[in-house]
Amino acid sequence: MRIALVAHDGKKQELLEWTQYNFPVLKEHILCGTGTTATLIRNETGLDVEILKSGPKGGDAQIGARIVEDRLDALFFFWDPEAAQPHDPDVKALLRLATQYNIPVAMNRATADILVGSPLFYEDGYERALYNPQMRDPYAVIDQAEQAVI
Ligand SMILES: O=C(CO)COP(=O)(O)O
Repeated sequence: MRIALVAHDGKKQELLEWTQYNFPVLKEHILCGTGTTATLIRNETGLDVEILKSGPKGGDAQIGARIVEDRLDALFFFWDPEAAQPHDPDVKALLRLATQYNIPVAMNRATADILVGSPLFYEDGYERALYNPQMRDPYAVIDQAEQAVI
């Protein structure tokens, strides 16, 4: 799976500890993350995490673009409900796109645990259906080429 790891400052330690605990699982996947989060996880765990821009500098937007381009399969985003973010519109946009494109999203540790505890997490063939009421089968799995002609 292609996975993005993101945490706001007040949640970075929690996400770091979660990645340390889940190192054996995560090392089997393709990882990226927003700048500060990805750097922290790389340095502290040794996981090969691609470092994107920092969140306030467009990192959330980069991850959103990966979702739209079908280049991401799961998002672990520990956002901080107790801290205002200068780039809140980007955060909202990322969460919106993740929902729109039916991306599994863990926004806290319990959800992250349940996500990696699911057998589906380890199935290469799992296909995310995109709900589209305009199609005869509204739950058909649509690939990028088909989406373009709708
Ligand atoms: O702000 C973020 C997500 O909205 C995270 O960005 P950093 O990982 O660069 O701190």
